[in-house]
Amino acid sequence: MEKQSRLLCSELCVQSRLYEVTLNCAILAWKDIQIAKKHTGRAIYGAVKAGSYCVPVCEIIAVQEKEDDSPCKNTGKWQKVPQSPADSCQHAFTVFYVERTRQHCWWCNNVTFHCSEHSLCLLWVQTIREQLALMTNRPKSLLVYINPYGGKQRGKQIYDHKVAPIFSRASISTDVIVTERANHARDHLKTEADLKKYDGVVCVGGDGMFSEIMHGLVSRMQQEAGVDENSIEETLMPCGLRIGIIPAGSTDCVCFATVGSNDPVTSALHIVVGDSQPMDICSVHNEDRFLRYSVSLLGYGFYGDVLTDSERKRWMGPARYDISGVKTFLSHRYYEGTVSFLPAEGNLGTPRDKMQCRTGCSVCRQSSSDKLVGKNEDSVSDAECQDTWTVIRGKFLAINAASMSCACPRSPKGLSPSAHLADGTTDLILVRKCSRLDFLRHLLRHTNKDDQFDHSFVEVYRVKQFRFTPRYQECDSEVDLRDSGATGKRFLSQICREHRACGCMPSQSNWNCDGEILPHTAIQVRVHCQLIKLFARGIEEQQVFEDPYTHCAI
Ligand SMILES: CCCCCCCCCCCCC/C=C/[C@@H](O)[C@H](COP(=O)(O)O)NC(=O)CCCCC
Ligand SMILES: Nc1ncnc2c1ncn2[C@@H]1O[C@H](COP(=O)(O)OP(=O)(O)O)[C@@H](O)[C@H]1O
Ligand SMILES: [Ca+2]
Repeated sequence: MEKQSRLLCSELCVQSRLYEVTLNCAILAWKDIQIAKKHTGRAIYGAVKAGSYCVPVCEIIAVQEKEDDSPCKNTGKWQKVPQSPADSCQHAFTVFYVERTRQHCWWCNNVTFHCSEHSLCLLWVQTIREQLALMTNRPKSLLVYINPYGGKQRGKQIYDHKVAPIFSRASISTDVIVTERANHARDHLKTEADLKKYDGVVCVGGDGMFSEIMHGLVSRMQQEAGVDENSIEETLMPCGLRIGIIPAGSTDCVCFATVGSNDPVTSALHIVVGDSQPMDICSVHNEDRFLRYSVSLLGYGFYGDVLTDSERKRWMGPARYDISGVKTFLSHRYYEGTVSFLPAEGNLGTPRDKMQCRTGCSVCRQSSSDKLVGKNEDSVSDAECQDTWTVIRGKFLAINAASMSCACPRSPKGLSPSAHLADGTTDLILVRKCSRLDFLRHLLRHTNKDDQFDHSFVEVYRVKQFRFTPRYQECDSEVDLRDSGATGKRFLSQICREHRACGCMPSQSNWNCDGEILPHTAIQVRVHCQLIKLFARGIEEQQVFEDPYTHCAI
């Protein structure tokens, strides 16, 4: 690795000890001069040498000149005679920077450097600010939407106390809108907001609120580009503005799966440093009508029923999902229908390959370059011509499409632990009818390290498009076919006749689309690769890499 050339190097004081402080365009480092002398020639193991500290410049939040409060400040009162270099440092500046704590959480730490000369202090502040100004990926102006009713109804408090001070420290200007009704944010983004004024949109709320914002932005983009959202064959226009998520909802799976934690401070810091994480979006259609977009879970059967039941218990807050989860599990309903899908091809891995999507994921990077050369854009009609659709008919307890892992505190590895954020595919999980005990075993594996797909009644496929038709609608279409004289589907006619005889209606679930209930059960779904970007970087590997020159984590 080539050594970066130094921009500044000075002897400055930190808490009355003298440090050699250096700045290059990548790293700010400070090492205790006395400790360094003591350890000369001795190898020290560990990520950081004793008495040596460093921060990558890209993780500096801000630098501020500080009113000096060192023991030697000229107060006009009696002062001791300077004994050490530290005693004569009368000017100071503070650097605020990202520090990693437990479980992918970040917080904003700071260090104050004292200098003897005011001009030196100004030089440091100015030089660090110049380096920060070079980071053009950092947002300067944000549009913030707060859902005051999401989760435990603490969205506004969380924003005011934990997030706004960080944005203000980083000199980010904000326009804040506290929503007054459901779909307020979506409609504002779609029709009114002057998006040219902003470098990003921030969502304070849960997955439902994120979904509103994503719909507002994606639909606005398609309107402006003249793209017809109703047509599943259309190539959608990607969104330029990034979305930041401050978790303040009930599940917050989009935040958890893209950052690794549901901590508002961590999310705010990812926004400040200007992270960028592309993400796939599924468009969900019924016949020739666009219904919704989905980024995380599209679930029929178990997750649809949990959501439907939980909506009546919204007053309980996040606990509604636990109560409805148990109730739905006990009801043990299964649903019949046909799932057809177009399997993903190429080097996209499989849902069971244990290749988890992490910061800088190679699978997602490959999809990004394929997208650039138009390689991964299968149109619906092409696929149909090639006749590559797989068709599965059956009785299912759950049909889930996970476009990302869907990791969340309830399930830290998620519904599909190896699903990728930005590979242009979704993992289709079919849980066939089985005993209650087997289904419980399967569900419990979402909460531990065991493989939830390792059951005879579970199948999982990585797909680019899929369709679902519930059985009762197959009957309907069969009735139509028979009326018009078509033949050849005796089996379905048989089922319809049976139902006419017993008078029962085959049961029907709802689709849970990122926490919203869909109005239709027969759906067609297509994944659009990397349609939006978040202020995130994916989940970081726990391992810390060390810069050989500065011993900094890089
Ligand atoms: C008997 C033991 C059961 C353990 C099952 C644990 C499995 C949990 C997997 C959760 C996947 C969640 C996927 C995300 C869904 C969210 O979009 C949605 C809405 O979130 P929000 O807007 O923040 O409220 N949440 C849900 O549908 C809740 C599913 C809970 C299922 C128990
Ligand atoms: N001011 C508001 N009043 C009522 N509902 C709202 C408001 N703002 C947003 N919503 C809706 O609240 C729903 C849940 O929001 P969300 O923030 O995801 O919380 P939770 O995670 O608890 O479900 C979303 O569907 C969103 O459209
Ligand atoms: Ca995906």
